[in-house]
This record gives sequence, structure tokens and C-alpha cells, in this order.
Amino acid sequence: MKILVAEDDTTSRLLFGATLRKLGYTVTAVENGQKAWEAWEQDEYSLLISDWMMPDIDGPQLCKMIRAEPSLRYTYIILLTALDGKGSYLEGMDAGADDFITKPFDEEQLVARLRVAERILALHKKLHIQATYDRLTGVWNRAAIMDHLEKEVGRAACQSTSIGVLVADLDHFKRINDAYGHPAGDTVLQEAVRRMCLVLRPHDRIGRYGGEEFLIIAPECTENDVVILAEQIRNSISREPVDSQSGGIPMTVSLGVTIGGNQVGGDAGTLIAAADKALYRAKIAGRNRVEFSNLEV
Ligand SMILES: Nc1nc2c(ncn2[C@@H]2O[C@H](COP(=O)(O)OP(=O)(O)OP(=O)(O)O)[C@@H](O)[C@H]2O)c(=O)[nH]1
Repeated sequence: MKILVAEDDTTSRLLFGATLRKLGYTVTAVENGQKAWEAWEQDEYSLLISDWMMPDIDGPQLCKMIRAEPSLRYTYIILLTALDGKGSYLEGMDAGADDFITKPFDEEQLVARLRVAERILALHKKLHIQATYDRLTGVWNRAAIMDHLEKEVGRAACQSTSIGVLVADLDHFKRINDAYGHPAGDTVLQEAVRRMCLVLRPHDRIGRYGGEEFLIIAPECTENDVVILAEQIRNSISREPVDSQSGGIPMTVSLGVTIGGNQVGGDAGTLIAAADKALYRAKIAGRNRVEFSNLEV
């Protein structure tokens, strides 16, 4: 676990650093709130131990700044205080701190506080995984891939780049369930994701958009690129039947694709609508195919 220590008193800072390192933690120790803020922005720290009183940015201010950031990761914050009084504890908690340690610190008390921090961080991570990933396939769930699409649309607008959006829907999936059973259908979904991931580029992202429907966001794609990527996905999926206890299960996919961003524009909703429209055409035209739709903006 990576810990950031912000403490302007040199002796106390060195002592914290040495004790935490001895306990097996990776520590970055800085001498004021501004440096702590810069370090926190640049790296991922699970825990911040910050002095209350520091020049410029003090402990509670630092807490507020960190809590104001829309970050996926949670930083557990312990404030160091020589103060003793209910008012200040509450002020620290209201600013976003999770716990306190009174200076000079007692090592056993520090270890106990770290145990609590680790427990809370583990719970937070578990909740985050449950809220972000699809349990069956392991890819992002609908909310997470939609969040990503919103961010990528914003990024494409700022940087004048294009963005490819692909909606992939397995064909006649109900028939697969009906013929081979629901557990076999689950296996097919998992294998479909594995095959799609094989052809995605490093910055492409995939999420489960519905039952047997997946949304893929492919940044910096031309119309040609996005169609090629969709064809690669289609080929990868239909290449060979999926192994199951009841024998090989043939599977195919239809894809609707579009591009937005760079000169074309479009918000998340318009992009999805265009890709959906193209998907509808692919289904009507016989499935196991790719269709492209322009944005209607
Ligand atoms: N095994 C399994 N089936 C699922 C899951 N989620 C949704 N389904 C099934 O997916 C099927 C989707 O059926 P439809 O929407 O009719 O689509 P389809 O049969 O694929 O037909 P087209 O999309 O038109 O090619 C339904 O039978 C759902 O019960 C899942 O997690 N596991």
C-alpha cells in the first residue's frame, strides 16, 4: 500500500516515514500541503497521513481538495493533530478526514489505525468492483461504459479527435439459450467477450450494455478504422463454435457502428442512437454483418 505523509516538522516526518517503511509500506513524505496535493494528483495513494497545521494548505483544506476531486479511487485520510477538542475533530471529519492520530504518535496506535484503514479500503475496492464490472463477463457494466463514453466524447471535443462507437449484439441468442440451456448461454457470452477483447486495441474499451449486447468505444478512429475493427470483431466471434458440454455452439454477431468527435460532433446519446440504427439495419439485413451509420446532428 502506498502512503503519502504530509508533515512540516522534520523530525516527525522522518519518524513517520521510517516507522511506516519498517511496517512494509511504500512511503512518500513531503513537507507541506501544496507538495502533498501535487504528489496526490500525480500518483495513486491509498492513504494520506497529513498534519493538521501546515503553511499554505493545511490538513483540513487538503482533505477538502481531495474529496472535491471526482476520483474513482478512494484515499483514506488520517489527520495528525496535537489539538484535543471535539470541535476540531468534527471540523476535520467534516472536511473529509476518516480518522485522527494525536502527536506524538504511539506505534501500536498507528498500527491499529492502519488496520482499520486497510479494512475500509478493501471494502471500498470490493464495492467499486461490484458497481463497475459485469459479474458474468468481467467487462465494465452499462453505467461504467456510459461514463467512459461521456468522458471520451468530452476528450474528443477538446482535442479535436474522432471517436468510434460500436454496438455488438449476438445473433439469435435466445435460440442458443433455448437449445443448449442458460448455463451454456452464459459460457457463450463469456467466450464472446474473450474473442472481442482479442482484437481490441490498447485504448479501446468494452462494456456490457444489455443482456447479449456490448458497447465498444474506440478513440481516434476514422470511419474506415471503425468498420475494420467491427469486421475483426465479427470474424473473431464467428471463427469457430464455442466448446460446451453439449458440443460446439455456433455463434455470430451483428454490429452497428458510427463515428463522432472531430468535425462531426455528437453527444453520447446521439452516438448510441446512430450505432443502434446501424445495428437494426444489420439485423434486418440478415445478421452476422457490420453496418455503418452517420450521425444525425
Ligand atoms: N444465458 C444468458 N442469457 C441471457 C443473459 N442476459 C440476457 N439473456 C437472454 O438473451 C436473450 C436475448 O434475446 P432477444 O433479445 O430476443 O435477442 P436474440 O435472440 O439474440 O435475437 P436478435 O438479437 O434479434 O438476433 C433472451 O432470451 C435473454 O433471456 C445472460 O446473462 N445469460
